Amino acid sequence: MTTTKTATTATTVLDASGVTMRFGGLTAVRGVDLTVNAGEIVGLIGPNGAGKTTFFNCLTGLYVPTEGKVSYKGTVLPPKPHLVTKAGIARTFQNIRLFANMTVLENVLVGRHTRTKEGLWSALLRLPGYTKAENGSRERAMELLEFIGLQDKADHLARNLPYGDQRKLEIARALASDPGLLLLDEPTAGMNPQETRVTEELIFAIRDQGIAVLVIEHDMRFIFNLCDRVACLVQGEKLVEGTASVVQSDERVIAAYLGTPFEGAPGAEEVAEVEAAEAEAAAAPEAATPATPAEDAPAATTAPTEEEDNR
Ligand SMILES: Nc1ncnc2c1ncn2[C@@H]1O[C@H](COP(=O)(O)OP(=O)(O)OP(=O)(O)O)[C@@H](O)[C@H]1O
Repeated sequence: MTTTKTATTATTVLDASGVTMRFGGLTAVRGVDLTVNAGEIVGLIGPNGAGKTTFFNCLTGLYVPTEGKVSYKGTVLPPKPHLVTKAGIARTFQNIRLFANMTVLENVLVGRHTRTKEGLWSALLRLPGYTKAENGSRERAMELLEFIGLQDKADHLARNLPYGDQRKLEIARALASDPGLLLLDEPTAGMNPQETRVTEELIFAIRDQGIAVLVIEHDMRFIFNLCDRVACLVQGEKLVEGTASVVQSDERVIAAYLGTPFEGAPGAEEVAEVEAAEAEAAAAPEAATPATPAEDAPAATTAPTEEEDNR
């Protein structure tokens, strides 16, 4: 596997513009624009609850965005997951979603159902038509297992695989739909450093096969090493986007991760209002009850200044 980064081209694979997703009164994603070009690995980072997975769900048709549009290779996507997969976008989920009692090979074959005439149920129930179609897909599935290094475990039940292999199998299943864009939601969650390194190599190899990648991850070392471009979401809004060095040195990104408010941060106005109200409430009883001066402190002779009042 090669780990060199290729130059990005101007061919846009994914174009999300003005994507907003509201759940009742909560705006989980607000006006997010993001593109992924052919040959690119793009990272999506942000603190917990920033809206990353919700944004992914808007891209893959699981959610219909309240506003905005999502195009793949110039065509607006229908908000239906199977049609999005058919169009060329595949994804993995934050939590492993394998068919535990099916074999490794069968799991990959299920991933090919959008590329065969037979449907998902036919694949899951192994109906005769699917078995026939399966013969054509088996070769491709074995190729994919070889690609991720699980060819020797093709007949193992998915549930018996070690954790790292289960994660790899999910990626192989996603690749089985022959995508042009792969979305990975926290692919290294729960992995040890060795497994994380293997996943990194695997993603580079996927990119080298001509598949663009958009990846959500909390492991910053992994993301900054892997990605050509990184976008940071904070409270549903895209705060900054750029190369790894631009994003990792951005003080607003650091502050967002540390939970430190900063000027112009999404939601900062609301936070400031709440803090001011809390300060006012805390100051009120003090104003009513005269403070007991420290024994050696001089008695207050002047009214508090405006500055002191505002503290
Ligand atoms: N189906 C839903 N209904 C209501 N609120 C939701 C729904 N899905 C997500 N949210 C809310 O939207 C916000 C963004 O959540 P989301 O899971 O997208 O964040 P995230 O950045 O992926 O977080 P994490 O890194 O913890 O996975 C959160 O406040 C979450 O509670």
